[in-house]
Amino acid sequence: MFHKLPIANDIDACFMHKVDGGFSLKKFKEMAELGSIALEFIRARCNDGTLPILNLPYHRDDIVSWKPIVDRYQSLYDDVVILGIGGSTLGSATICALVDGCVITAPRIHFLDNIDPISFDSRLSSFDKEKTGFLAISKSGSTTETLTKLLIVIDRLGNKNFSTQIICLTEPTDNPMRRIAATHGLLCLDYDPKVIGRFSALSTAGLLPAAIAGINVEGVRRGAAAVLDATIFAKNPLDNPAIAGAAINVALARDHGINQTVFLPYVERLERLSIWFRQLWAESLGKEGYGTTPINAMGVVDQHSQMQLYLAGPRDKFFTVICSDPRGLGGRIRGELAGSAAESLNYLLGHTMGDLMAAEQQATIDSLISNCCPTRLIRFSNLNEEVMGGLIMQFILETIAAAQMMRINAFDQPVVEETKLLIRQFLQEEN
Ligand SMILES: O=P(O)(O)OC[C@H]1O[C@](O)(CO)[C@@H](O)[C@@H]1O
Repeated sequence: MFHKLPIANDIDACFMHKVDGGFSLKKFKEMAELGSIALEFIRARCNDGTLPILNLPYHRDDIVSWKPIVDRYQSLYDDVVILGIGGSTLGSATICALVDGCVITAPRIHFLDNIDPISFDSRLSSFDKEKTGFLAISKSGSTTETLTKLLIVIDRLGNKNFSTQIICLTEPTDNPMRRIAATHGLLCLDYDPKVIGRFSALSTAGLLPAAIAGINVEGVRRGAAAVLDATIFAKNPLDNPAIAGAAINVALARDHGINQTVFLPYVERLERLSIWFRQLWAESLGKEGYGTTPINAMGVVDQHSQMQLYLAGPRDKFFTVICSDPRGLGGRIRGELAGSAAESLNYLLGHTMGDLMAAEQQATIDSLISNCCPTRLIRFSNLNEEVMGGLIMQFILETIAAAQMMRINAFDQPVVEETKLLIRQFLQEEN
């Protein structure tokens, strides 16, 4: 309990005294009552165990139980392909991005989310059939896209011995994925029915692929637990970053027409976090006319693409800038290689690529603030497992809290189900 927090939040630039486009501290303080309701909801679910995502950060037994699978997949395969879509895979893809830039001895993990037939076939055929393991993940066990991919993979493996090569993870109900697994003798693991897909990053769905990728998943849970503890034991709801973040998003949308939330990490390995967050926020809050639209951005790339709009376009955006400290990292920019360009590049030469990244990060923050854009900063020095767990937990809590403040149910997606029915109807009619 009470590990050091892996991430730090700074919300000063959300308020009027710092940015003209921000809102008043008085209005923020008026959110305290809604903040208390949200915090009580989270505390109650954590205490009575009815929302297991709020207990998972403290569990370790499940991680130990995956060891035989992790060992087998690590020793047999060069590549492991995850078949799934949406919440069942975005969490693990987010966490697996941690291996980028590390020396990897574990298998390479690939996420085949989409069903574009050309891309799917081309990616699938790039793997060595004998040296590739598969993990098919679907909470419901009935998601058409995932079942299609699973059946096509079974077909392509086309030999009698593939049963140990594919593992399924789905709810313990009589569902199509479980029936397919039984037909082919595949191991089928239980997906906890109380863990909603887009909230599943810290469960087996998110962490088993990460463990196979060689990531220290206990560290991820530790980081999440630190952020969760800080919320559960918060004395004042608005002092807690997740509750305050929800209050700012909700109040800016309600009172200032700021209905877009820009997620802007300056760490490329957080690109997937951004996509994971987009589903979490959109599918949980986009209901009954509520919700704000999440926008994925990436520093520094979008400085050369979106920044003009962000700084001078409609005043309808709240910014979350996620910053690390890359100073001193990466290659050094050597003056002797610049030839006659050296004189004009004086400001740059001798610095590292990380120094440049840090300067660009700070320049963006300063420009957002001076152009009246309400901006929250989330900082850490280096991205590691604890930081990743902390970020995931903060956004899970923030989403749950925002839903409570809007008085909507964060855990369903009724309209998406309508589209699923239509897809089935269309295919049925064509048969
Ligand atoms: O894990 P499942 O049941 O395959 O669902 C995949 C995704 O589909 C949805 O149900 C909506 O289409 C998401 O909420 C979910 O993350």
